Amino acid sequence: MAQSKEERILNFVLQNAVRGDPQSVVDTIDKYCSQKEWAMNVGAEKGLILDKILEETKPSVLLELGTYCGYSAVRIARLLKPSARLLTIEFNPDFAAIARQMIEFAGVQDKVKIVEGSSETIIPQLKKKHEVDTLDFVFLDHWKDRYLPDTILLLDHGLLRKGSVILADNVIFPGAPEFIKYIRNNNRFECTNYPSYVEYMKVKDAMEKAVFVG
Ligand SMILES: O=C(NCCCCc1cc2cnccc2s1)c1cc(-c2ccc(F)cc2)cc(O)c1O
Ligand SMILES: [Mg+2]
Repeated sequence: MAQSKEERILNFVLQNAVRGDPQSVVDTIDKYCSQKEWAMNVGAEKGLILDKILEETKPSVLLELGTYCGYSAVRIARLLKPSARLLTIEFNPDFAAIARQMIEFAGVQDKVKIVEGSSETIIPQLKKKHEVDTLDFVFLDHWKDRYLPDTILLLDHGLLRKGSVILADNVIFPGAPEFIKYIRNNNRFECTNYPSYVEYMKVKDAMEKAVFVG
């Protein structure tokens, strides 16, 4: 059976990165996706913005929507303190299988739990089924038209607390206009925009940080 792009990315990492070294996994994915095949990882430029916000926030309980090959899960986990935990939700079972192998190769499997399914289904289960109280950090990188409804789901299920940080990828391209309109006009969130570029491309993009003020 012909290999998928995601399988080719994983195999390139398995053959070229250093097992147990998350930075080498991140750099190797960026090398492959900038030189061989484009893929929708958050990438190195926006990744540095993500790194900086993580280092400022020092979160213990994190949620990522949109695992894909596990690039951002590895990137995030490499900066977390030993007791911190990242829950990452992926809709596509084939991508989830690739991400699981990527995360294990990087050696961050003790900090990362992949949950397969749709955010709409899983967010309401986080407290009871995944032992979450509230979230310190949420990375939105899934269907762009789900950023707003899922933010509202997080609020409705009491998953945000004063100071919870939501960081959204792609608010320029592909774009999340309804989310941006809502979050910037909601006085319960303090928003900051971080201009950047679409991963591996010279197309403008941005990330948006929204801090819940409670
Ligand atoms: O679509 C993007 N990401 C979403 C994949 C959604 C799958 C999931 C749905 C779902 C539902 N529930 C739970 C988990 C999940 S995962 C995406 C696309 C581009 C892009 C595309 C074309 C282009 F020319 C330039 C950039 C760049 C990006 O950085 C992206 O993130
Ligand atoms: Mg993205």
